[in-house]
Amino acid sequence: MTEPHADGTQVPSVPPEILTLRQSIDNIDAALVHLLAERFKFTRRVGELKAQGGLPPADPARDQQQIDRLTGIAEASGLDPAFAEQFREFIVSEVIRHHRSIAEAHQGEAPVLDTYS
Ligand SMILES: O=C(O)C(=O)C[C@]1(C(=O)O)C=C[C@@H](O)C=C1
Repeated sequence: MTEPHADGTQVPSVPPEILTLRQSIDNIDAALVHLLAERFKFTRRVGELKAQGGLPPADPARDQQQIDRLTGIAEASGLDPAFAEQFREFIVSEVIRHHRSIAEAHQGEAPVLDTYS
């Protein structure tokens, strides 16, 4: 079976199994967006606490912990570890950009003392 393509040519019809697979792909994409939205809510708070405490936006030691941990998880789960690291880096660089703008907004304020430490 064929069906018309956007350019007017005929292309083979999409097999029903691909349509079913796309439903699961859509569910996973939705979950990823929800998970990222939650992650950015937490990192926004981290950015505020860092700005209040005078801490720098990036933490290379924490980055290295994440890389080591996620490399192991990627290897164990069959995901290309280089892709896992690109994905982490893509997200964390956006977080650092947010942290920088939060820090700019806090500039000039005295650091908040942490009475529990
Ligand atoms: O854990 C921190 O210190 C954060 O600011 C969060 C986070 C992250 O998004 O996971 C972002 C920047 C740092 O370089 C490390 C980790």
